Amino acid sequence: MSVISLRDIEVRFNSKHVFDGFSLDIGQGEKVRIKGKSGAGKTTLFKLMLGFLQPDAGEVLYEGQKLNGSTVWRARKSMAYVSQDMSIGEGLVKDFFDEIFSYEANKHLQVDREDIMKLFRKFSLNEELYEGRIPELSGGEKQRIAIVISILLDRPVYLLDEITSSLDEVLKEKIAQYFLGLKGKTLLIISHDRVWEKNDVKLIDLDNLR
Ligand SMILES: Nc1ncnc2c1ncn2[C@@H]1O[C@H](COP(=O)(O)OP(=O)(O)OP(=O)(O)O)[C@@H](O)[C@H]1O
Repeated sequence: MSVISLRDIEVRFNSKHVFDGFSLDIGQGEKVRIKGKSGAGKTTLFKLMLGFLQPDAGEVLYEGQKLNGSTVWRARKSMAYVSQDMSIGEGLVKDFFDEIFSYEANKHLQVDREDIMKLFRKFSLNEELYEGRIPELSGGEKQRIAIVISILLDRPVYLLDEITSSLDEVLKEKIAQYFLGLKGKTLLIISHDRVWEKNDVKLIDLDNLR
C-alpha cells in the first residue's frame, strides 16, 4: 500500500492553476526527489501532504485514509518536515530540544544527551553550541540543528525542503548520505543539490506536467 497518495489534485491560487489533475503514489521506503522550477508547486505538494492546504479538487491519502480533521494528526505525527528556513526559537538550544521532546507526540522517545551529541559530532556541530543561544547560531548551524532534531524524531516519513542549500559541499554530502542510507524510511526531497541525485532516488519533475 502507498504511504502517501495524491489523486487528481487541483490547486488554484486566484487564476493560477498550480496543479490540475495531478496524481502521485509514494510507496513505503521510497526515496523520491521532487524537482521543478521556482513556482512549480514543490512546497505546495508538501503542504498538501501535511494537511496544511486543502486541494480545490481531488484527495490526499495517508496510508489509504483520506486526510480530514480526524486523520490529519496521525499523518502529521508520522512525518518529519524540515525546511530551509525553520524557526527554531530564540532561547537556549538545549531548552529547544527539551521542549520538542516533551511534546505529547514525542514523549515516547528516549533521547538522552549522548544521542544528541553523537549527531552534533556527525554533522560537525561544536558540542558547546548545545549550551548556547539560538540567535547566536549561524544559518548553517541552525539548519543542522533542525536536521538533528528531525533525525531524533525517528518518524517513518521525511519531507525535506531544500535542507542542504545553505551548507558547504562536505556537509551536503554527509547529510544526503545519512538520509539516503536510512533503511525503511520514506523520503521526499526537494533540492537542487546534486548530492541527492543517486540511482535509487526516483525523480518527479513538476516541469514535465504541463
Ligand atoms: N498562499 C498562496 N497564495 C497565493 N499564491 C500562492 C500561495 N502559495 C503558493 N502560491 C503560488 O503557487 C505557486 C507554487 O508555489 P510553491 O511555493 O509551491 O513553489 P515552489 O515550487 O516551492 O517554488 P520555489 O522553488 O520558488 O520555492 C507559486 O506561483 C506561488 O506564488
